[in-house]
Amino acid sequence: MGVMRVGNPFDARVIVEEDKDAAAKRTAEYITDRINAFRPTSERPFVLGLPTGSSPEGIYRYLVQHFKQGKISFRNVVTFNMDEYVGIPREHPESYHSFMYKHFFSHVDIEPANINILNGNAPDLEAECIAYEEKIKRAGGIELFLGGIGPDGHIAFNEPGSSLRSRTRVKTLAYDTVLANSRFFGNDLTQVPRMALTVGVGTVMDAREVVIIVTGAHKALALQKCIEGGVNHMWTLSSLQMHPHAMIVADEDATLELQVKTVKYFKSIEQVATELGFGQVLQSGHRAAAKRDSVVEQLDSSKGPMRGSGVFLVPAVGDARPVTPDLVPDRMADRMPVGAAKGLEGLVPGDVRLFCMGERV
Ligand SMILES: N[C@@H]1[C@@H](O)[C@H](O)[C@@H](COP(=O)(O)O)O[C@@H]1O
Repeated sequence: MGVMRVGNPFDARVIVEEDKDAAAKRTAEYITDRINAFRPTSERPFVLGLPTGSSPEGIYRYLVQHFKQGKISFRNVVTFNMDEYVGIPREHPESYHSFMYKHFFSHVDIEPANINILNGNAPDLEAECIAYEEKIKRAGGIELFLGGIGPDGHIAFNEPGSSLRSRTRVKTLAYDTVLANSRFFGNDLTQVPRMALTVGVGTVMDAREVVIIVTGAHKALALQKCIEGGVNHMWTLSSLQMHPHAMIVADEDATLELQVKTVKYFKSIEQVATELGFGQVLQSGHRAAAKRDSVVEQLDSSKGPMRGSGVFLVPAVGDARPVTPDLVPDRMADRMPVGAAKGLEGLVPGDVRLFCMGERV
């Protein structure tokens, strides 16, 4: 029996917003919605991967605003930061520890014990990296990894040439990155740390969802390589093409190197979904509790353990695997031509129109 997917296009969504601020706002709203839909508790926290950099600054500003407006609490959110420089004190104004407290942690209700950032001054850096991976695993894996990219397409500090299966490790920074980051160190190249601890591409890819913000013309070539080029270890963000639930939020400037038809197509996906009345509906309540079974992957019972209904491969809660918000028709239900669903009955549980949707997006 073949493969059938419901409610999960398995293609990266690319959302294009007018400018950097609009991209940050959209991303922050998405994250707030995802956390709220998850309904995290202390026993079942939302595990969030976080980046630093100027691109996510706006996202943090909006998340703090949401918190102050009472739209979200971070009490039951556990965070894992992507990376940290090696060899500068934690209190250094440009350490990623300082960045995170300055822009986010000091302004929200997150429990200090739930904050995880790699220690770039650990006596044994390798042991620190191994322990970090273990900690992520113990937390149940990362639900959503938020990231930015460098102008060379790096994600976290996974510089060009990084293995796409890499895990948390010590990394030497590429000259391009040292140059780009020197703006934070008084434009003095000698002040920029040469090494960092970073999660690997594989670590990011293991997250059940990845959301990347890409803004500015200086990131346009990287975005082009990552979206229109093949999966390539020289542009590590391109690994996202293999991720089952990835979303890129870009601004217009970042799309400058993309083909016009690529941009038009991605914009049309969002537009058609809105026009036809399909919205991404996030899991809530008990469905969120069982959210890790929201992907229908395979109907072939000979492959892998079949748990649950006999139709779904239902991973146990705690299994690290991708999930996606369901795409469900709202106003569309009444618009389906009579007979359009004929022959599909019984193929999928629930509304057959969901199946049609999954195929179309
Ligand atoms: N390690 C970080 C990356 O995680 C970040 O994505 C990149 C881009 O930063 P910015 O958003 O400031 O361009 O900077 C650093 O290299």
